[in-house]
Amino acid sequence: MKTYRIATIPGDGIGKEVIPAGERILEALATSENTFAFECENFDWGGDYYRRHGVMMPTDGLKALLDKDAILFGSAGDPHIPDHVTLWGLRLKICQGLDQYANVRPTRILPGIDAPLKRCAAHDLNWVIVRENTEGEYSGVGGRMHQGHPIEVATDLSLMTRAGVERIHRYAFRLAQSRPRKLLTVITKSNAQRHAMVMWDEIAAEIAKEFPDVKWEKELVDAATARMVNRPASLDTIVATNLHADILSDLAAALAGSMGIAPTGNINPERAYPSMFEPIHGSAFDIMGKGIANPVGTFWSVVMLLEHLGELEAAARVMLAIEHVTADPALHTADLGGNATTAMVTEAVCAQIASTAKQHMTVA
Ligand SMILES: NC(=O)C1=CN([C@@H]2O[C@H](COP(=O)(O)OP(=O)(O)OC[C@H]3O[C@@H](n4cnc5c(N)ncnc54)[C@H](O)[C@@H]3O)[C@@H](O)[C@H]2O)C=CC1
Ligand SMILES: CC(=O)C(=O)O
Ligand SMILES: [K+]
Ligand SMILES: [Mn+2]
Repeated sequence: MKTYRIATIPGDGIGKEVIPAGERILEALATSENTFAFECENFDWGGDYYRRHGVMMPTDGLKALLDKDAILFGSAGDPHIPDHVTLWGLRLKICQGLDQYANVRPTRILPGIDAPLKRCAAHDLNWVIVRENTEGEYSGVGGRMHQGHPIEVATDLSLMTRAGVERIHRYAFRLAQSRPRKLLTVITKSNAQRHAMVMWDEIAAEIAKEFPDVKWEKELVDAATARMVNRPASLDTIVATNLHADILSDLAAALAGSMGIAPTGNINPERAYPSMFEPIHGSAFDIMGKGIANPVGTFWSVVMLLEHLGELEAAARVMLAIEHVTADPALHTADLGGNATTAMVTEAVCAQIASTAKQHMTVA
């Protein structure tokens, strides 16, 4: 029997609530499938680790992740530690260190979810946003000087490399090609940002030649926000820089009903390093510790993790179980207007996984 080695890193805030829930899903799945198992190793990195050791994760912590088949991540962000310290000390350290350059963010309106756009039917919104995940606006290049003096100066340099832009565009074109509509929208801001974003556009046009069957277009990022609201059905696969896609994907999540639902994979497509799966949301300081965080974003991220491992049938079963549960308003958490707890939603999805396994066996 195949045993997958999974690193779990709950991190901070509601990450500590939704990642154990995600592990429950993996356990329920392994029990019901009985063809593979998971060996989860938990890493207690994050804000509490920082208070003990002065760092969010050990300096050589990446080494412990290298032999994993995948990583399930919660969130970096602690109310008592500056956000740039927590994010750079954990999530960005892992994404850059393991060269997880393609951040893939699917959005759909799941059954039973009351999405806010009144003219948008569920089938009108089915997007995948591909976010460049290792450079651009979040390259970390820059500095501060004259701190605290009137002449203080600070820079955050958006750095784009030809290799980095080529590989993310190629990944996005390939993903668009694999989807039925074969449609890619390249988000840009090359009217105002006249160097790197112009190169971004030029490289998109070059890579497009490798994919003659993919229809593609450019859209300025500001106009893209309005288009997502007014003409959601006109979009399918979207590729954008690190910052642009970070913002657009929170908008996408809200348009599909909640920040608590949206999943993501931080992918190293060459599989030279393990990929990392996480809900797109953060630590949610306003609801942490209350047991009401929506675990669906984590469960959908588990689906992406299973797809990455090649367990397509199991992934589809978990997704169906999630959709079965979202269809029932009694199992909606507060972000969806309901009263359900994280534990209730988790148990319902586990029960559904178990019951579909039985049907499986009965049919066979
Ligand atoms: N990947 C990561 O590690 C991320 C970390 N962060 C960090 O998280 C902290 C808080 O950031 P915010 O900007 O407040 O973003 P956030 O995503 O944590 O929360 C935004 C809003 O969405 C709600 N929300 C998020 N996830 C939810 C869930 N599963 N169920 C129900 N409601 C949910 C929250 O209650 C809050 O009202 C910061 O330290 C930030 O840097 C933020 C985003 C991603
Ligand atoms: C940090 C953040 O907001 C994200 O990874 O989406
Ligand atoms: K997260
Ligand atoms: Mn974000």
